[in-house]
Amino acid sequence: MIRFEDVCLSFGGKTILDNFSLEIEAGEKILLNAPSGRGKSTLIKLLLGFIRPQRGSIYYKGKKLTGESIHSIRRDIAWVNQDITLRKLKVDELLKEVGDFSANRNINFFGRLDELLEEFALSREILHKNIDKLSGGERQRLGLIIAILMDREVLLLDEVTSSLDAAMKRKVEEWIASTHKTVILISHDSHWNTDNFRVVRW
Ligand SMILES: Nc1ncnc2c1ncn2[C@@H]1O[C@H](COP(=O)(O)OP(=O)(O)OP(=O)(O)O)[C@@H](O)[C@H]1O
Repeated sequence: MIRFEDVCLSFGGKTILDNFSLEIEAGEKILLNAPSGRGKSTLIKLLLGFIRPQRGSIYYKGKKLTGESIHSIRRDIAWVNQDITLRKLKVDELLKEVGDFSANRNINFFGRLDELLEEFALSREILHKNIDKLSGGERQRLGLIIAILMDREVLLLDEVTSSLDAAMKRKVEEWIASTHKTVILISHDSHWNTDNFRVVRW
């Protein structure tokens, strides 16, 4: 479904990815495991087309990622990164904004909101809070909930559990293990049960 083929990338003369290849099947759960600075987040940005490889190619469902194809590819992907927006919006305003994206208008974006708030132990009161007033763990859970509501085929989760307690980390892992979606996870947490993931190291 996703294929990195001999990808080379360097920043300012420093090689970050050197002939990096990886093939990911639909529905796979991938845990990217490399020391800090090795290019894990960069890999995700390449897949989203935010940066381009100097050499090599990236394919999504057999289609080469180009300036033209990237827009349709992005519509299949939900991305949760380390710094979910710090804009001074209330949570319900943010949800409305995301629900209004054209790519989200044909799904019942709010249909599962209550169920997911309950599953990830957030009270409905959070909807009236400003995003910048949320705790780190609340923000991570909110980011994950938004990604789930978007109902895309691929989830890119970059450090979404670092501020969560052990029970909630398990809950997130259970959700990932049970979904049919393709998930690429970056995490420095050590709690992951590697039976649930294909660990990619470099
Ligand atoms: N746009 C950029 N311009 C220059 N250097 C960059 C750019 N993006 C990333 N880098 C550098 O590339 C390297 C890889 O960064 P990246 O964020 O992908 O690492 P990572 O493996 O995700 O690290 P961490 O685990 O610490 O989050 C780092 O040295 C970073 O400073």
